[in-house]
Amino acid sequence: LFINNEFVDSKDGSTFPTENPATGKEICRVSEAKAADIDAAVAAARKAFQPGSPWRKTEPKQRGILLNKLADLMQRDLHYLASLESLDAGKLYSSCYALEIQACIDVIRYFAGWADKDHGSTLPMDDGFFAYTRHEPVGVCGGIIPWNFPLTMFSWKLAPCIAMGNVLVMKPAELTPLTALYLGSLIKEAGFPPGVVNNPITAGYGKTAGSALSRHMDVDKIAFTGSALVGRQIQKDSAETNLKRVTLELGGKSPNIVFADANLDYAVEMAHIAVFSNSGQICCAGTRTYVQEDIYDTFVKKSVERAKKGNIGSPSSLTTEYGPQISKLQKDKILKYLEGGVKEGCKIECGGVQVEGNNGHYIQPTVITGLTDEMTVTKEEIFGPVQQIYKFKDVSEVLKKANNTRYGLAAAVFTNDLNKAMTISNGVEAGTVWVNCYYKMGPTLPFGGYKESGFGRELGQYALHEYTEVKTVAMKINAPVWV
Ligand SMILES: NC(=O)c1ccc[n+]([C@@H]2O[C@H](COP(=O)([O-])OP(=O)(O)OC[C@H]3O[C@@H](n4cnc5c(N)ncnc54)[C@H](O)[C@@H]3O)[C@@H](O)[C@H]2O)c1
Repeated sequence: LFINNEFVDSKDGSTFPTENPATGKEICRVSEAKAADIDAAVAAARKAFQPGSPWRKTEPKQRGILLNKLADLMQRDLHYLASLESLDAGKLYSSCYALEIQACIDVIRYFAGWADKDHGSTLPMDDGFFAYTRHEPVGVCGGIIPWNFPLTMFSWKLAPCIAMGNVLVMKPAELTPLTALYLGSLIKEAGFPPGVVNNPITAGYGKTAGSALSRHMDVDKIAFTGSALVGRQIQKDSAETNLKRVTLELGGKSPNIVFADANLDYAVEMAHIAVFSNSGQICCAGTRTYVQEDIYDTFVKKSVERAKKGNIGSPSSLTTEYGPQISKLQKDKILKYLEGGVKEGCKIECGGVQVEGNNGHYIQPTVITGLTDEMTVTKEEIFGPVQQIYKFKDVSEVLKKANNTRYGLAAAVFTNDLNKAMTISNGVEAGTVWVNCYYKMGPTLPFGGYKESGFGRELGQYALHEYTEVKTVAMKINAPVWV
């Protein structure tokens, strides 16, 4: 565990294994945080946040400098971080190196820039009065993150939290603790001194470490990314304890709408990327592909050809397109969804089975059709390499179908008709809409969900509000008490 800028064993000495999803073999054992360790981490963070502490007296500009130093170190160690992330999470090394970790660095630099630029404003008042707002840090923030984007989720939470002057206790997912712990050593090297900003990193299981954090009476806010099931529990934990602030980034079942006038080959390729990137383990994946009836048959045929063409293999190989699922449990869950889907009447066009002769958790890229809105596979997040293709007639029908979900994280539309693009973009109930593209994200673009995909926004200026309290001060000018 990384507490007070030092690596320490858990209090009762327990450890847990983390494995390589591509081989099913244990990489190493990691100290396991339980309630007593979370208490120690929160106490260290609280001490650092005390009024008058060095951290509270640190100039906003200096917070930005420290974050930029951390970004420099991540840039220096890009290859190592990408390798470790690939090993522990089964993610493609090529994508970690070229895209994801570079994007984490960009996010940290973006929020470093905000450190001294978000402060409050003066407000109009009656004559004889003066009023202003002050943006103050929330306090001790807890981060609880999933395994599909370990470093990305860490940096999305760390950067605005620290930029706004808070302290952070981070609990990475039990399946992927390694890059978070390595980041601890970079935080120390960057010069966040002990007791100035405690970045405790407390690997452990959700039901013990995660729950101890979300139920902690001395934690002021939880920023959670993960499943809707656990998100509900986090919200309940807050209500049952100290009503800590909560932001929830949860699951999705995002519609990707392709109109007949779109460039067909481009739309097929983008729809493929929208589902199969990261082995289908992306919260905002375009899992429900809606295709207009005129091009439906050709689109399905081309999508199946595309899914069969990709290279399945080791995440460290630069030619691999599809890596493993994160765990055996996750792989079995996906196969069970497919089995249930077939029983409900859908048709597997390709894939639908695990990759044989491999100890890793691999599934063949799968395309399914013959789906209805009522099927479990339409309603629930499969979180695997499964493209579901639906047929639609016109704008009003597809909009209704697209919104027929309890989720609302993202949506996409492919068309050359601006009218259709605008109608879908305005009408779809989702936090992000992509037009003629997919996964276009960046540090400046707020990201978050409608409906049961959660609330609150990460990234962009909106994320700052998640980590600040707004204090309003109204004062009487020339009051009798002034001397
Ligand atoms: N909206 C987003 O930005 C976003 C991004 C990535 C993943 N996700 C979602 O995350 C899910 C997959 O990730 P997962 O399987 O790791 O999710 P999960 O909800 O099982 O776990 C997420 C985190 O919560 C912890 N946790 C589990 N039980 C807990 C409890 N009772 N109290 C406190 N913490 C607890 C886990 O240890 C882990 O760190 C998918 O639903 C996916 O859509 C959402």
